[in-house]
Amino acid sequence: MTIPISVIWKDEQLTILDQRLLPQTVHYETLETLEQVHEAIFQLKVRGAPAIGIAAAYGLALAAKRHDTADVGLFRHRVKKDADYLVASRPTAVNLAWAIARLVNRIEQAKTVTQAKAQLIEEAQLIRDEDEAACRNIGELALELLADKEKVMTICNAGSIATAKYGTALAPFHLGQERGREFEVYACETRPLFQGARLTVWELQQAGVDVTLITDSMAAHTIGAKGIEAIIVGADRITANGDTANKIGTLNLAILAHAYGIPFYVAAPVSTFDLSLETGSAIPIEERAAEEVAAIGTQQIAPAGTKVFNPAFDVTPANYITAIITERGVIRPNDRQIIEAQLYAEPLKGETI
Ligand SMILES: CSC[C@@H](O)[C@@H](O)C(=O)COP(=O)(O)O
Repeated sequence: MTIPISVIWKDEQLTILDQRLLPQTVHYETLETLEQVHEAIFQLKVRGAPAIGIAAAYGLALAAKRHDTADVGLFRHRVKKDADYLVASRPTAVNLAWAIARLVNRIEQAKTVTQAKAQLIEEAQLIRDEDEAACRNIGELALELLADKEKVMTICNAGSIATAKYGTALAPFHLGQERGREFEVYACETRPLFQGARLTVWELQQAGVDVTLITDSMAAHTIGAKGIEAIIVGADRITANGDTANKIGTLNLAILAHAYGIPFYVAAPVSTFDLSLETGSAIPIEERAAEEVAAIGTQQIAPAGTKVFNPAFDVTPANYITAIITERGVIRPNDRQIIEAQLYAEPLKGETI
């Protein structure tokens, strides 16, 4: 039983698992240019907030290696241009802009181009390693919160392949599996692109976790019929008041959790917080192509030319969220000061407020 990995940096080469082809084909692709990295993110070959950030960071470092100048000022200028290009590949997950900003800042003081090139790779590696550690911690804390729960629902894929390793919302299931702790996971299929059906089900099966697939519209019935005890989801951006953008359909689950009186947990690393935005209404919501809704794969399901609204994310207000599980501790949202204090304090593992 294995926990799959989606972004690999080895011998200065960037390789990604093409998540569009899952679960039928497990294909790893080596990305060589900035354009290929941009395209891979835009097309969702690599997806999930932390994984996008990690892939973009390596992509920027990779492209920078080819900038042929000895002028460090000019080099920085070119890296900044590449950075802006990569950040534009997807708008909602803040981890992308966060990771890229870390690399751009890292070379601010570099004395030579050689030094700056090495620093970019080092910083990308740090971002990856920190994310793996963060996800493990999130998993530990989530396991504690879910100590008396067995039947848990999730949506989309906030798993190992959406991060460096372990995932956020799926981390407790991976860690639980390592320790013989059994969960029954209910995965919403996640229309229109089926990240739940294609990715979460596949990933959890690879790891040997008990997983059952439902369509998104079965969630309300299933909570009652199967006795779901908690819902746990990932996040693409969390604002200063705790409002959380995540895959479209997440808000439905939060409202259902509220109606059924079961906990609704958001699991996300600190890199997913955007304290520059006060509330979720300021989060840019990606809208994707009409064909994603009007067709399934190559099979058209709606009449040709049908008007379609296809937002990829929704925003769950903080008051529907029982707790946000970060690597630094468990935050009960709805209070900016509490959120800030928790995020920037010394690691608070295990502490709840
Ligand atoms: C740990 S991944 C967290 C989120 O990025 C995830 O829940 C999600 O909504 C992903 O959306 P996607 O469009 O597949 O990139």
